[in-house]
Amino acid sequence: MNTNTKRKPIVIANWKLNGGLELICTSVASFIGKHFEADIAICPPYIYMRDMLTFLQHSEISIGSQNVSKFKSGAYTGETSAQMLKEAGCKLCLIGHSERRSMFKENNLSCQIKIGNALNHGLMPILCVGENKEEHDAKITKDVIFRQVTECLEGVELDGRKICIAYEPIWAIGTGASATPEIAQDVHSFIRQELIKLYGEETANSIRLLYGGSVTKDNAKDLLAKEDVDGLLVGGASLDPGHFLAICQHASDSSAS
Ligand SMILES: O=C[C@H](O)COP(=O)(O)O
Repeated sequence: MNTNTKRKPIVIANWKLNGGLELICTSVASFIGKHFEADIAICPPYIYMRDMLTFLQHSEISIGSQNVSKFKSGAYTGETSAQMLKEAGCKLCLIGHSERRSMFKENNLSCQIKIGNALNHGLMPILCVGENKEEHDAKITKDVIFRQVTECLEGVELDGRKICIAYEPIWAIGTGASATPEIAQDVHSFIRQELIKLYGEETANSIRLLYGGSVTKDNAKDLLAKEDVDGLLVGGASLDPGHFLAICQHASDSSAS
């Protein structure tokens, strides 16, 4: 149970390069008319955003993007800017997901620029951090997280604007081997302490920390019960609307309890 502050739980679905009209229809049908004591967002592929925004306009579900350009405008083929996402109706954007870091050469500096772009256009950045299996086994998780958090946030002024950080151990993504709630809490608590150094207690305590990596309806409740686990970033399990709905319900219940 999250007892220390009034951080509202947040659950974000990251569809990655998955989905289609059938998933859109079943997801929309599952969520229309539902109320949660938690913020819920879906990050579909760009091509589906507008349709989903239209279908979900009378729901409580927000739409987010899986990425945002570090460029503002110009000759950057294939890019989508923060301003465009905002104009389209997006509320938030994932930044620095490990798949983008490993496959698309993103780094802490590009994340830092993207965070600035997102904040300046009224999008809530969800900064993703996490160590790989070798780093986990070598027990240097906190060194890795420290570097990612401090470099990505260097010079980033929040000025009351919202940001979230998602801890996603790479070894837990898509493997079925979720971090234990204890591991998640330990890393989240470390991130919180670093945020206190960067932004002071009041701001740091208002920043929501999400866990991601093989989240399911069966482990969501125990993860959310930890003090510094304020939300979940869900990949595979979000592709089953009934399953994702159950995870959202756990988050809602964790707020009420
Ligand atoms: O963004 C989501 C994460 O990569 C987690 O994916 P997963 O739930 O399939 O492990």
